[in-house]
Amino acid sequence: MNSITIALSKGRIFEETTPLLKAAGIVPLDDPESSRKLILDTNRPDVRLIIVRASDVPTYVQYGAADLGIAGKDVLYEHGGAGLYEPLDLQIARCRMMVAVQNGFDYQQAVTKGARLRVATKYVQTAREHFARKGVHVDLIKLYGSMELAPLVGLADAIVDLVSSGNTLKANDLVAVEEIMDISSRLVVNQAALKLKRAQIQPILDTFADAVRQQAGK
Ligand SMILES: Nc1ncnc2c1ncn2[C@@H]1O[C@H](COP(=O)(O)OP(=O)(O)OP(=O)(O)O)[C@@H](O)[C@H]1O
Ligand SMILES: O=P(O)(O)OC[C@H]1O[C@H](OP(=O)(O)OP(=O)(O)O)[C@H](O)[C@@H]1O
Repeated sequence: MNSITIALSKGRIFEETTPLLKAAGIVPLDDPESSRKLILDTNRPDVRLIIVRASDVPTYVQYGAADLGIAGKDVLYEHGGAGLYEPLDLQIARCRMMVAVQNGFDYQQAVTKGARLRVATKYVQTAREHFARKGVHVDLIKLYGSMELAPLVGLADAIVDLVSSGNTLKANDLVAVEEIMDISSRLVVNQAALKLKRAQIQPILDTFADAVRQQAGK
């Protein structure tokens, strides 16, 4: 039998995916939070999990190193989606992609007066398209984390980042001024794998879809 490889990231995606995997009869034999292993066997001899950085999930699936993966829409948008089939919104790890500025910064004036706005973000592609749509000229500064710091130390006028409870913005004297998009995690499938291993992949897709529907109905 062909083996199926599923790419996941540690942390919230793994936690929120565990019940979906369980519904599909897949239980990892190790916990990625405590194990240093990057390939986790499961109770099913034909299914294994690989643990990668959240932003690397689409790349593993695109090149067929994993058949399936779970990634945030934020990450998929930056990746571009080449080679990926995206059949299912899992409705997990929900948050919003927002523009935020330091409390007191007049964002509306800054974007209307036509000056260039300095924007720090990990999500360069998303930010570029958002401000292009608005016709606002921006200088984008690529960061890899802790975006909230950038306006506080004069690195940027605004940030583009994920917001869920709003606690991180609040703790750093920032306010959200614009929503760019709603974010949730998606199941992605390698397009060739779906054709070649459909008999094994389709039942997993179907059980995930059922589990999502059940969760939504609760
Ligand atoms: N505060 C949040 N609330 C809900 N979902 C979130 C939140 N922050 C991020 N997410 C979603 O969860 C995904 C994984 O986030 P996580 O923090 O585990 O990885 P990361 O640190 O963003 O990625 P990397 O390790 O590649 O830098 C994100 O891509 C996003 O879709
Ligand atoms: O609105 P809140 O509920 O405060 O969530 C927002 C925070 O969550 C994400 O960071 P995360 O917790 O993933 O930290 P990391 O990206 O630095 O790992 C995001 O980059 C924000 O900093």
